[in-house]
Amino acid sequence: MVGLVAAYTLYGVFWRLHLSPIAHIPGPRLAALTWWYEFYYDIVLGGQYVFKMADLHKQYGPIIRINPYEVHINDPDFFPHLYPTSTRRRDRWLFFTRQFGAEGSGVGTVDHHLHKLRRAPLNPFFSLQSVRALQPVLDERVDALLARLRDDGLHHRELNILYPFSAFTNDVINSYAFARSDDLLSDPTYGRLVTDHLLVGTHHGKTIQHLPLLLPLIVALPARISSALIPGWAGFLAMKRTIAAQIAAIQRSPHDNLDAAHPTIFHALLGSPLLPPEEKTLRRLAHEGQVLVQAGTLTASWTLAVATFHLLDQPATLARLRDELEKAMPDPAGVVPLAELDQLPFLRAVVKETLRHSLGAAGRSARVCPDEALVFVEKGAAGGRKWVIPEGVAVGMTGSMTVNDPEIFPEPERFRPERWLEGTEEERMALERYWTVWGGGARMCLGMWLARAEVTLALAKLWRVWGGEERRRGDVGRLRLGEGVEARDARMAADFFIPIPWKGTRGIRVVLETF
Ligand code: HEM
Repeated sequence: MVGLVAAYTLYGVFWRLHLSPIAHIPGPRLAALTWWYEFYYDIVLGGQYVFKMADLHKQYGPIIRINPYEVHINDPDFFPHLYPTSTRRRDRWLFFTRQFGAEGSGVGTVDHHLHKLRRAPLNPFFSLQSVRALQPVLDERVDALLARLRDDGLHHRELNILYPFSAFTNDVINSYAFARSDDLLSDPTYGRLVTDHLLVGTHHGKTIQHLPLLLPLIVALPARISSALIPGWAGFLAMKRTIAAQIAAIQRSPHDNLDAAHPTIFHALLGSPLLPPEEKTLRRLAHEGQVLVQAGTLTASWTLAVATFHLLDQPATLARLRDELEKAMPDPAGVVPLAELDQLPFLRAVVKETLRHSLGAAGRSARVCPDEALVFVEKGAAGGRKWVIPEGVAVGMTGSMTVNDPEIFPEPERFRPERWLEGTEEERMALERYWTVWGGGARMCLGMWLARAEVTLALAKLWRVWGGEERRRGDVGRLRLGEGVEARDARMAADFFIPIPWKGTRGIRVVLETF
């Protein structure tokens, strides 16, 4: 028996190092041999493999093998080949999707065709046109946010600004998905626990990814025990239950008699002729709901917090933005259509530069091409070396590496919205092409237009009436960074699917002072 196990193990070692279809791809032998290499960086050190991979690329070149079964490419020009906009088949990889613990959701779906089926009825809700039509809902929530900030400013309160922004984005996505929200903007803590519970969920993603038996085990335990074992788990479970209950309530309501000011996602999914009955089960839709709430809350709020940091840290940049807003919004209380705000050059540049810094997904996103081999041609001194990646192999790229590439974005660590306005038209278009923060192809961010609208509208309305160091006529108050807040509080230091700042951070704290 022992002999058999030893022989099997030896064969496994030999297979991974010499017979595997990606045995020819460079990289550390240990990573090719065992999952524990990645496990060490991502689980033991906490979301650090993405940084280690950047180092490995410096050592081994633009194509590397990062674990026994996966290849990673760091060449921005390969992006459209891996994530084509055409109908070419690209599956996700089970190892990647496991982290969501939501295999019924679009993002958790491996198969290309099933994903297409699941995403099709969602697409119309997130188109540019639909999002612009949603402006009254967004305007109402931004106004509620500003009213709350004004109240808090009366007491010169210091706030971790992520929470007010998360309350805003959570209210919006809930209202869009379920035609109701918890009105976190009215909660004294801005629904702090809701954001914290969502963060707990994403922090467990990597562990679930590496230890797939863990999640079913935890779910099988009585909630009392699992909640005692895992900090924050009780809240995360409660959030999942609430989402499922909301969908169940919609299931019970007649689809043709909606008492909603705008059509909602789950009413439409349940009524969709595109989806067969097995796609409308409560379990599947609850997974979709969980992902929408998580993605819809934590991403855009982090982006808004990062923008706040940089604008307060760079008064000249803030002044230039406020000059533009003052002209475009002569009446601060008036409604300016999103289509107009989107055309303001400096505001656009601030939004793009912020997203380049804030990102939405921190790590790699693998694709499997089951019916075609990928060919990657290496540039540079080695000149034209061709690498063939056989069909069925997982291959990933990482958006954060592209938007931090100094050849494309010089001094990438600097917050410089001006970079989006400089140079020739061709150079500006190149920057756009490499602005890979939304992913690409059929799995590109579903919420891109919603997130852009939320960020654009909130920044415009906030900075039209709140100042930093400089006070203008009509300002309602001033913001300043809290004691000790520094650049690393607004910078990704770990990949837990979403970017997470350094461990010791106390958040992007801001002191509000209402006049
Ligand atoms: C700052 C804002 C955001 C950024 C930068 C961002 C970024 C991304 C990226 C890079 C992906 C692709 C991941 C991959 O290829 O594996 C993605 C997927 C996704 N995002 Fe976003 N996101 C943002 C906001 C939102 C919002 C507000 C929603 C709300 C609905 C959302 C919903 C989704 C969904 C559902 C997917 C999965 C799409 C699919 O697989 O079909 N995102 N996002």
